[in-house]
Amino acid sequence: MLYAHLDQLRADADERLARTLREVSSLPQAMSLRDATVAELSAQRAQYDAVENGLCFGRLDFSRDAAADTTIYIGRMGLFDRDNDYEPLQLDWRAPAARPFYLATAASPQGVRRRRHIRTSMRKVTSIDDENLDISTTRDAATDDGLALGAAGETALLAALNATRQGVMRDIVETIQAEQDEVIRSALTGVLVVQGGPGTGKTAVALHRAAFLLYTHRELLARRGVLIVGPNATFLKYIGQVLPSLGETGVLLQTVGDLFPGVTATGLESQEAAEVKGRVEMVEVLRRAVGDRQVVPEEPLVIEVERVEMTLTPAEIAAAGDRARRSGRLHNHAREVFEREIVETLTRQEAQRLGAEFLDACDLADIRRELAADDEVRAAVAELWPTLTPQRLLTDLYADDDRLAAAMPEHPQAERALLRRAPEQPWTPADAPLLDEAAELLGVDDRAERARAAQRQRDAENYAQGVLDILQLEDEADPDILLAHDLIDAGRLAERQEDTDHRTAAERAAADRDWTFGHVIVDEAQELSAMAWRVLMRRCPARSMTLVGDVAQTGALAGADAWADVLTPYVADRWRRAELTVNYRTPAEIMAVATEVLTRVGAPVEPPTSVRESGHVPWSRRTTELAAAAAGEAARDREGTLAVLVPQRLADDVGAAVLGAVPDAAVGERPDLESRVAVLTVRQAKGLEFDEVLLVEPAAVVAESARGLNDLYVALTRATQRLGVLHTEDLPFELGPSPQRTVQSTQV
Ligand SMILES: Nc1ncnc2c1ncn2[C@@H]1O[C@H](COP(=O)(O)OP(=O)(O)OP(=O)(O)O)[C@@H](O)[C@H]1O
Repeated sequence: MLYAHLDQLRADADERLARTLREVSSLPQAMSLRDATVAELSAQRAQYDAVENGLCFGRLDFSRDAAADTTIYIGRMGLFDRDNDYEPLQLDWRAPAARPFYLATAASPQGVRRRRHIRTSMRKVTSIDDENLDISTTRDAATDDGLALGAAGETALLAALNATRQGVMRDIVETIQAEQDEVIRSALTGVLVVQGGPGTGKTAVALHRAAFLLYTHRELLARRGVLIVGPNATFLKYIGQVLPSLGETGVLLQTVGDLFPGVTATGLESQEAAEVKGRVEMVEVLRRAVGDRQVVPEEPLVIEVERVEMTLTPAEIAAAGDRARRSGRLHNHAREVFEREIVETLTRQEAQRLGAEFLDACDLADIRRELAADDEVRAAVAELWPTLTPQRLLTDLYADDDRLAAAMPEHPQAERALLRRAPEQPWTPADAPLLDEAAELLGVDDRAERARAAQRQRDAENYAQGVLDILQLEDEADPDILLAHDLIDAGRLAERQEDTDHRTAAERAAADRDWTFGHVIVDEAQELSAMAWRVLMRRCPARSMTLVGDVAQTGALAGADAWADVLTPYVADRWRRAELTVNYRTPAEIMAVATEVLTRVGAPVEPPTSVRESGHVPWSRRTTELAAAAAGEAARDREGTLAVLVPQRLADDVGAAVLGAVPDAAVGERPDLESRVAVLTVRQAKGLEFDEVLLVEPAAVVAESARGLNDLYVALTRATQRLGVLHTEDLPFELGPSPQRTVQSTQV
């Protein structure tokens, strides 16, 4: 019945789409409207396709004495009966009335008598799990531990968790747990921090929260957009599939390296360099770098204007600079003031030369105009106070030891050297926040763009006037006829022909540095530097944000050790904190090893509790032939995905050996996670998961970074089933015997 309704919706959308595509008009406005309708219908059509699989996954039967003595279905979208007053047939999982599906327990049934999990494959029901929540007819309330699910919910959950991974993330709408539901449906406003250990579903929850917020606050968020920031491009690809399948497209996914419009920062640099660039003191460094470009020469500057030599003394130049700075404008805007002051100084000189007493105000104005237009004068101003783009400022700063020394006088030489870089090298992710900050300090010199816009407006008005004139000519003879002229003027007519911008909020936001988002979600938020936080706070002045992460997994040297350090400068203590405590990924056998490492990390967090055991005991093997051994393991026939996690220094060797044994393995900077086998550094594996992990030389992972233990913790928690370790050096952790069954399935 539900699929029949979906088919009907699909057919209607197809029919409207075909009809709209057939519409042809010579009026630009009509065509633009047509394009917008086509885009909307296509998006609707894509949403119907996205919900095809698993359209319906739940059913709630309410108690007979409950207000709603009914049955409702829960699914990936809401469906309504058009022939019956739009009675709901199925509720969207995000609707408030669907909440008991995730929250009801036998101890607190919320009127629910029975919860049913329905699993389907294509359009066939493959299994049904029922939970009876009516405690009067089932078990004693005391046996219910108040946790999210009873036995049947577990079946659905464990089936989802045990399924092999495919290289892209899947949604979890069928089995969202109570503590996750709290986060997903938390209020839109304010800053919410979600701290949770590895595998607690932070990424999943962040994405489902985006879908929930877009559903609940559609109007505001479709207009302002939602920004989701993730750690790298591979990760964004991994999660990119989840949102469309949730039926949402108005979201912008970006890495920190994408945050400055027009620049895709993919260059590599050392952790140490990124750390220096991430410090908040870089604001002052950039301020000095800008000041350094407002030049006062030591010697007088001689300018030849129309074969007459004119001189600007250092004092005169400094005075012009002071005036410009006192204007309070940004560098590029203050340049107008500086230029005016310089022209004024030269005008006075010229007036003196010609004999001031013979000149009136008109003569002075002429001299001023000529000097302002003179190439030599313009070149001098450009040298003394250049118009700067953020890219120019930073490129010049990195390329020159003297500029670096002037901007970073208090930094040790070694730190300045970390920033030194040739102009042709690509931007790195740590540069993006600096470019954005520089844009804040410089201001955009948009005079040329404003002049072009004004010209475009004039052209459009002239054209419209022409049209009106022609219309008038045709009917001029009869004064009784109402003419176009009588109804509209050229300005209005031009305005009406203007194309309205039909791009989505996400598309417009990506191109606009001044865009402010309705909500910002940051995944792996612990990795962001102080400078990156400044950009994000600028993009979200309303401070409506969800930050998910784990301060025990911080890998970046510029990253956070505690959430308060990040947030206090922006919202003091006005932020909410939620905790996710259950690990849905890492089996108990592997988590026992990881927990030992976590205690040594010393972060103020509790280890999450694994929801299940896999039955596979982690193993290790000592060998001096690490690359060959890794290749041998990778070549074994297996079901599911394998990640070979390596320290940076072994990445090339192990990558080459594995590629020799498994030709379609993913290696290198941009690995394709759809491959069955991937060789990755820990940095690349952050936030991802694999059926099996083979960790190579963990001692080197620890030694490679000041946050090496955090990296090791991340590496150890990537597997959903099995963990193996190859090493030459001693292991920095114990791989003990199989742990006790610490977690009973009823403790889900
Ligand atoms: N309620 C749930 N139902 C089914 N699967 C779930 C649920 N919660 C989490 N998972 C699964 O657990 C795995 C880990 O989730 P996720 O990647 O979101 O964790 P994370 O907290 O972001 O981990 P990390 O900190 O390691 O990046 C994923 O496969 C996710 O689909």
